Amino acid sequence: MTTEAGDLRDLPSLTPGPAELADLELLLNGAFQPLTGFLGAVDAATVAAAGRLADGTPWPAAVTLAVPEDLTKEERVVLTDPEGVPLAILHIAETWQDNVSPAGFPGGDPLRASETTSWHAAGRVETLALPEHGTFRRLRLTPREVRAELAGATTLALATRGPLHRRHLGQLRQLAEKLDARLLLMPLIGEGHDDALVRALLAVRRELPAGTLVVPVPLIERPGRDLALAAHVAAAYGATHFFLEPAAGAEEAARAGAQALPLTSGQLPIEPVTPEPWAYDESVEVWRPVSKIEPDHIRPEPTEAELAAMLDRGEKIPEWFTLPAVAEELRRANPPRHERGLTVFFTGLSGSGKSTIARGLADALVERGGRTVTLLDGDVVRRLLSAGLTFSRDDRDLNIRRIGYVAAEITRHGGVAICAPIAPYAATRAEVRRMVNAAGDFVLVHVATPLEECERRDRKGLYAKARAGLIPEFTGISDPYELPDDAELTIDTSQLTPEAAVERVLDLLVAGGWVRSE
Ligand SMILES: Nc1ncnc2c1ncn2[C@@H]1O[C@H](COP(=O)(O)OS(=O)(=O)O)[C@@H](OP(=O)(O)O)[C@H]1O
Ligand SMILES: Nc1ncnc2c1ncn2[C@@H]1O[C@H](COP(=O)(O)OP(=O)(O)O)[C@@H](O)[C@H]1O
Repeated sequence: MTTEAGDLRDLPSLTPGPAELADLELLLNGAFQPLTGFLGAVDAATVAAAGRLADGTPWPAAVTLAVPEDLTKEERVVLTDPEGVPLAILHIAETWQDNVSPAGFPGGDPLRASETTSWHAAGRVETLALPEHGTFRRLRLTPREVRAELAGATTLALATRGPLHRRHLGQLRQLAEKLDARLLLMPLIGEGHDDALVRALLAVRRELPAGTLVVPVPLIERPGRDLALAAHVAAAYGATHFFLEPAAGAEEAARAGAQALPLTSGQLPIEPVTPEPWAYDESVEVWRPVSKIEPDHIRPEPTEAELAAMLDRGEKIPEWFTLPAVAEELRRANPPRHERGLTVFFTGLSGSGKSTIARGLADALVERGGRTVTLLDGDVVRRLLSAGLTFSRDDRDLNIRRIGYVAAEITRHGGVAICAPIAPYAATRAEVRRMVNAAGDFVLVHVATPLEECERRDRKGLYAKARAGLIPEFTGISDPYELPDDAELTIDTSQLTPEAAVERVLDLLVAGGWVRSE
């Protein structure tokens, strides 16, 4: 059954999250063929366990849609983009539930690690319109368009979340020649702001054979399944071969644990091609196959960690290693730490000293100059940004997510956000760390003043009220505080002056390079 335009008004609608919208785009444009919709419980389980749909078709990753419970009674739901433009009708064939344990809570109090359940809807998606949001839209060709462009040529696809350096370019040129293949570069753009990645790939195109295509793919990272899924997308685009670095499978597997699928030709829809090792030959100053270089002429290339450290310190990425245009994109995406956006996130009990230290830090940074500083204090946020929220778990989480969202935006724009809420839940703090890290750096400071000292201070008389049972759900008394195990700094203020506490944070920021020493 297809849906008439007039019917749309009467159907309930849902705007999926960014990850699900990315999947929807690939379902609608055919890049996820043979899938025609979101998976049901059995398919999701067999894909997770064995990399196959229930009918045996190889498929590497679960493509699922979470829905609020009230939509599970519906037969059809309109899926819209973030602005409310209808993109598709989901014909619901099945609704199912799974249990998600809160992440980032290792070894915590089992009483507090309550499981949450989420509903999913499965079924075919009927296209209404292809999405129009997102950067580099003109490059995001559909599989049909890419296949038409490739016209049946042997094509080597490369999917990547990082830029290509001179070694990759040499290897690609060699393979393209050997296979007599066209090249298809697929920057995998996730939820973040990956425009720098796309620009970095566009910048290397002129070093590659004519006709090399760059097609950004909105593919959310799925550790352990990422490359296998990208290979399926490449196959849908008409590629015949898939570039796989020798260590790619192993690295992915290590990151994802036992969940990773093997990246062998039996598991992939197109032929994996592993380049031969290349290195920089110092004696002639060119990149070439290792087999052609005297071992003592090989100059080791910087590791990812070394590159990141160079960028942190604002050092030039050497030209022998990467093209200047790529280095410039890397620098723009990762400015030196003293210019990079930063969130300093204080967490701790009420009265532990968060606001006092946060204010002192903000003043000290403003006095030093060179940084724009925004203070998002717990009390102040609750009067404005989070006015009306309670202290239930859900409302606390929403409060912290709002703070995290604002902090991430400040960070993205190169500012310093200083946050000082209680933030009692580890999983929510971890979520904020992830949000901010997509934009810049995140430093967690646990103000670990013992409860007895906070209660002794009781500046606002709240502990006395909480003890008297007048405030239900008071953190530390009748509501949980999950101790951080990932804090960059822990400060107990019971034996410390406020000035000394601020100094500790400043020392950390100076040592880390975010703030220049005076
Ligand atoms: N039930 C309950 N539990 C904890 N705190 C309470 C509660 N009711 C009111 N207050 C006051 O609200 C401040 C904490 O707000 P936060 O936004 O930081 O809390 S949370 O992060 O959302 O948990 C906190 O301020 P700080 O003392 O600055 O931490 C308290 O003054
Ligand atoms: N080293 C210290 N750092 C921060 N606050 C301290 C310190 N020593 C004593 N205090 C006092 O503890 C109280 C902390 O209150 P506040 O900063 O509002 O905490 P919170 O924001 O965590 O609720 C203030 O009265 C502050 O003067």
